[in-house]
Amino acid sequence: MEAQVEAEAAGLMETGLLRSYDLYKYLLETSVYPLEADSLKELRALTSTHPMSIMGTNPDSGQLMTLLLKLINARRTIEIGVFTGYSLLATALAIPEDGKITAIDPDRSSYEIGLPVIKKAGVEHKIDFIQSEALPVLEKLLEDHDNHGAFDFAFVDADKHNYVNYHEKLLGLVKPGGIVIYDNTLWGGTVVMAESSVPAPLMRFWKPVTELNKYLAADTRIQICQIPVGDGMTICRLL
Ligand SMILES: C[S@@+](CC[C@H](N)C(=O)[O-])C[C@H]1O[C@@H](n2cnc3c(N)ncnc32)[C@H](O)[C@@H]1O
Ligand SMILES: O=c1cc(-c2ccc(O)cc2)oc2c(O)c(O)ccc12
Repeated sequence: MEAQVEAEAAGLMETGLLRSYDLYKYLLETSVYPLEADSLKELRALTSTHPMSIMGTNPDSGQLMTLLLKLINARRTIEIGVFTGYSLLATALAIPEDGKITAIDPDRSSYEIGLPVIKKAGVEHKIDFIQSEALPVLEKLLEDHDNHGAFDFAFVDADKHNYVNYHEKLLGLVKPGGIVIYDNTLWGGTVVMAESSVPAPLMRFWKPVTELNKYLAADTRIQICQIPVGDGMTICRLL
């Protein structure tokens, strides 16, 4: 029974949030895979055998990130939650040669799986990987006044119970007009479920995600749009 619940939960996370898997497949095959950089395809293939491959950013989410990064001409960015580096590589490919990403994750071993692909793509020089929990790094960055409003973009895809804490720090680091994206804000579709119906494997972040959604919607310092791409992404534009 437990295995069945886990399989259902995995299903919720894997098929995207569209009406059918065929529709998601159509979207990927028509508009995403044909345009995805070879290095991103390679990194996705490399990650697919990882026991936690489900954590990797979906290619459609990566494509949206690329579009937004290009739209705002992002140069300095923050990435919280690197894993094997799909969203990191998508960001590195989208920003200019002299752009810089501060990428934070306590797990360096997963980053090292993707690193050869990042090096081969010729974008490693844009990445400052910091092996750490994100909160102390953000606090340290804020101690230097030069970092206030110095970043154009941030992507948050890590421990969901800290998203509100990250939000408060990122509001000091990202400039007005800059963008912060929170991933997994629909958390496998469970945000509409009663607590008692949430599959056990998704229970861990159900409360923090539903609370984050209310927090962001009530925050007058940002303009938001929550979209059903990937596992749900909330795009925040700083006012
Ligand atoms: C969903 S994965 C990130 C996926 C990644 N964005 C990608 O495109 O593949 C979540 C990552 O958050 C990291 N993480 C967990 N707690 C963290 C924390 N306190 N600060 C920063 N990263 C954290 C995990 O080690 C894991 O690599
Ligand atoms: O299944 C997961 C798990 C996570 C996760 C677990 C523990 C952490 O400290 C951070 C993240 O994140 C996920 C994720 O971002 C995703 O898109 C799908 C699945 C999972």
